Amino acid sequence: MAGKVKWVTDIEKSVLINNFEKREWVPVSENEDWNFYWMSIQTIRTVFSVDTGYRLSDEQIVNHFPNHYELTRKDLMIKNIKRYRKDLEKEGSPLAEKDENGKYIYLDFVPVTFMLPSDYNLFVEEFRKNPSSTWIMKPCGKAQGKGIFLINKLSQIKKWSRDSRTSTFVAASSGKEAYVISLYIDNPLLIGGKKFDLRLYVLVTTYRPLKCYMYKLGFCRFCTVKYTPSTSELDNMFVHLTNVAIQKHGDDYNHVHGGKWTVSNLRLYLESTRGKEVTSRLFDQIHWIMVQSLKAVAVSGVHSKTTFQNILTNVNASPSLTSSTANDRILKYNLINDTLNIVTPNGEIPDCRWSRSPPREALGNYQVLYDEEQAQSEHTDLRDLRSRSGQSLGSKGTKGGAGVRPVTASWK
Ligand SMILES: Nc1ncnc2c1ncn2[C@@H]1O[C@H](COP(=O)(O)OP(=O)(O)OP(=O)(O)O)[C@@H](O)[C@H]1O
Repeated sequence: MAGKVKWVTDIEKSVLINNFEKREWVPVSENEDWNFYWMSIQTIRTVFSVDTGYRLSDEQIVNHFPNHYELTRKDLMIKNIKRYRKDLEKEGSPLAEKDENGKYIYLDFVPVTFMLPSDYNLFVEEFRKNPSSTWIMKPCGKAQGKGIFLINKLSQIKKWSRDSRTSTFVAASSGKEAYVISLYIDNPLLIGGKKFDLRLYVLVTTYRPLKCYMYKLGFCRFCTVKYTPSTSELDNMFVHLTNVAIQKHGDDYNHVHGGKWTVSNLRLYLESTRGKEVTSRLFDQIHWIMVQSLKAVAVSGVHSKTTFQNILTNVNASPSLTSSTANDRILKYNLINDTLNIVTPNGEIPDCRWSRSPPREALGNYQVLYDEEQAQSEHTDLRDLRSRSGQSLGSKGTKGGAGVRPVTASWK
């Protein structure tokens, strides 16, 4: 197609701009005719608000699905996953099978969670069953560990009580004050005695049918202080929260490696300490959770032809494009490069009429994580995957990635 892509962004990050310039795309302002807009989640909210009613043309593409918050707002993600499980249960899907204790066998991948203040009484009921448990409170609309704290006594969250006038007032007058409270996972896998999480990038190009890609070069983010479940350290966020935004303020934060490990290093470490099979099964499980989380929101209308999105496991709509180390800069530059190669094949003006299935050699460091169309053409929908012995992305390459399947290996 003739003509160069006209781009605009409201995120002034060199990893983005260098990528646009390398393609010799033309910078324009948001009021001009544009083809590619890499926008912040605040902008997407404004641009696609009911009042603005903006509609993308066939030659325009943006980097978020308009309803991305269905997956990335903590309360909505929980609501969608709960609803998805109930729907599968009603359909009699084998995926919704439960064990003798009434726990989902394949879909039990989010810790017990309640919304506060709305579910306060339900939470209290659950808390009383096991009063020695620890819970984690997170503001629904925030990220980067902001506003998160741990509790182990009901008195610590009295103000979220449904009956408390203050809480009702606060929640009603400001949506920001709503929280989710989740059972705290107090026996995490530790490396060097420290807790870590995974930042994995997933690119979604369509929700219906679901087509998503997984970036091979994710990383682990480590805490700077050794883990202890001791209640005396409950307030020490350097022990409990793995977010770089938190850890970088710690005395022991290392500015050279930024407390990060590549996923391939993690894999090697786990293979040597726990064995190949269990490591493979762990990665299979991670991929399974990703696909299931996306399926859970695919029914909430997050689909649109001319958008794509990079998301993460835990789940975040706008993963930081700030580079905290030299390796970070390279990773993020390549991530954007590979993303653009998939969503704008050959660097050409997007045309939503083409089918977005780039050849394997154009995927760079991405691998197909799940391709619903392919799975359907092979007569394997998600319900059948349980019994498939197909290749899993984690263990032996992609083979289309349609074979992501539930696994039940226990990790410990
Ligand atoms: N249920 C849990 N049990 C144990 N640790 C948890 C739990 N939930 C969250 N954490 C810890 O808290 C950190 C922050 O949680 P979460 O990622 O949900 O919040 P966030 O503020 O949205 O962070 P981000 O912006 O990185 O997505 C996690 O990286 C993890 O280390």
